[in-house]
Amino acid sequence: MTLRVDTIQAGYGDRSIVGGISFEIAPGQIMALFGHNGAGKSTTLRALLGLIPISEGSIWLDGQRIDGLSVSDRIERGLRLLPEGRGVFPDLTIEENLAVVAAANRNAGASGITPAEIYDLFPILVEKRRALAGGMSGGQQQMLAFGLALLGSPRCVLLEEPSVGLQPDLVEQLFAHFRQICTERQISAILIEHKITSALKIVDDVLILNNGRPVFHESCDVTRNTDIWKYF
Ligand SMILES: Nc1ncnc2c1ncn2[C@@H]1O[C@H](COP(=O)(O)OP(=O)(O)OP(=O)(O)O)[C@@H](O)[C@H]1O
Repeated sequence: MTLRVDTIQAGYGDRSIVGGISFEIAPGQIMALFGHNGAGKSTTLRALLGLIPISEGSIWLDGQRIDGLSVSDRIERGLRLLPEGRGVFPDLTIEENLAVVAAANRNAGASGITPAEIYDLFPILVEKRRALAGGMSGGQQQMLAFGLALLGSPRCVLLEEPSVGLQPDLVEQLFAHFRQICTERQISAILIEHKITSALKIVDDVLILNNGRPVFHESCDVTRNTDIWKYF
């Protein structure tokens, strides 16, 4: 398994927000993390990345326990976050954005997906490579954000509402690109996404949280025949 999460509990200060969360994600598989506002989805991702500590349970990446590691060590081992909003450096050009993150990955000893491959994946970024990222359209910035999250050797990418501000057809196109690269490179992912129908086209499993607790965890095949809306 790429990522194994065993009955974790996490929160802020003394306040526990999520608990009893367990799942496994195999190489190349994508899991959707759904739930109503405040259900604890972002809190779960923060705990996986180490931005907040877990108070119970354990987190394993590629068979190694990582919940005692710093955020930077988890990133070095291949956890990546594509945060809500645009995860780009707005005052740098596209080229500079890719170069800065690629250099940081090289320092961490990573090899793997290069800026040239990101340009192959999103050709519009080549044409605009000398433009400031902050001046590009929302869709183009999101393509760059996907590219930055994929540079180097990601093992598991955590995506927080990547469709925000994008046209529906662009969302499906970006998701299809992402699905393809995950399969080809055996990269795993967790997708928090309010566009449920678009998300269901690319995920393998679905985990739904309610008040910080898992209430549904099934493969996508089962999910398609289940009334998942009752969980929201
Ligand atoms: N930094 C924080 N400090 C204290 N409480 C927080 C913090 N961030 C979130 N919370 C609380 O944790 C709970 C879960 O929030 P979280 O953002 O994880 O939910 P979510 O499912 O991602 O919701 P949304 O879909 O609205 O983003 C909420 O009650 C929220 O108020």
